[in-house]
Amino acid sequence: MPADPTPHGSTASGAAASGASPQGYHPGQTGGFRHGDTPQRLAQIALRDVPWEVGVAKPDPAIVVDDVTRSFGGLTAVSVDHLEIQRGGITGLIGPNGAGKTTLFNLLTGFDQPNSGTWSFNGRSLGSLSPHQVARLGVVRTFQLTKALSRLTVLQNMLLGAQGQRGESFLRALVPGTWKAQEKENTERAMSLLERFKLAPKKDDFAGTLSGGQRKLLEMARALMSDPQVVMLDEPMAGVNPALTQSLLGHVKDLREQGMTVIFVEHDMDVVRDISDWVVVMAAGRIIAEGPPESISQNQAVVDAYLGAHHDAPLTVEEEDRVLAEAEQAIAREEHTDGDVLSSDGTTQERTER
Ligand SMILES: Nc1ncnc2c1ncn2[C@@H]1O[C@H](COP(=O)(O)OP(=O)(O)OP(=O)(O)O)[C@@H](O)[C@H]1O
Repeated sequence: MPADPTPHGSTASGAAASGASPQGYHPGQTGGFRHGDTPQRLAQIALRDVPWEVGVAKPDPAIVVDDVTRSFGGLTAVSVDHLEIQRGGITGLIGPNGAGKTTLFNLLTGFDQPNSGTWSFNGRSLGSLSPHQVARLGVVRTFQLTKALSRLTVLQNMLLGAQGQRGESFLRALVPGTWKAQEKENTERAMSLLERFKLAPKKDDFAGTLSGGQRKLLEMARALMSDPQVVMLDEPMAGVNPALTQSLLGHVKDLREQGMTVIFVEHDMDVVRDISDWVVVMAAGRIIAEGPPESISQNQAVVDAYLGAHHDAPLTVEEEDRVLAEAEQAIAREEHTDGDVLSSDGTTQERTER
């Protein structure tokens, strides 16, 4: 934890906390922001004076999690005591492999059910709801283009998104007749989103033929079909070439500018620093740190969690020196040994070393 948990010391966040409502922002209002009336970067201002503490209260939380646990056999994948996600902000969820990030996403969006705990959106409990019901309330997550979805066209994928996250088991929704009534409206919405994400020319291509970056764009566009208020993105930049990264980052920021609350899982810390208003760090199922991006890299618990989990983490200078010295000794020993083996007169290692 930082020495001064409220580094800016101003009263800026008090505007949100005390109910000041710039340009249509109404704390506590069900539904939160709507298109076009969101002041830019309001979430950053609102979060400015929030202490960098695990489980800290936010000025206007869209999502609140309490005592949620999920175990698989003897393994506790998620154990979150308290977490609040600020409305209208971009929250980055980071942590080493196996920390429980995806499991938490699955729980919050109804794709999995916990062993215990409660969680709510706009004060309404989401417990026991299906992904479809959660999506209808306004909380969606991206899910990857699986094999089955790869065999659908880009437009068909979008229309599936309109079904409210029913996923592959609802492929039958594509059977003519079942969604005909809404077909026109959905197709128009899909095409407008495809235009925005520059995928319109690909509408009739099989999704499986898209590049990694285009798939990510499609995943994001598909999630928006149900007009969500909270969008949860699972590694939105993974496998994306640098040329498309900026475009994807722009789209994520756009979601915030349109008033959505964004939670995303990401391993690339440059991306996390660039777009997050707030970062939540998980390790071994628990939340071990929270704060703005600049607070995270200095946090000892975070450093320990990453060093413990990533054996390929960069070495310190001392470690580098030690490894180098060991390597030099090993090379030297090998050279002497080679000399022994190659010597034709049966000289010993001892003699070679002299
Ligand atoms: N369906 C499951 N059955 C058994 N164990 C599971 C299941 N889902 C997740 N786990 C385990 O729960 C732990 C948390 O996994 P999870 O995928 O949520 O982590 P993560 O932080 O998303 O990791 P990564 O960054 O590698 O995706 C891991 O140890 C994982 O093996």
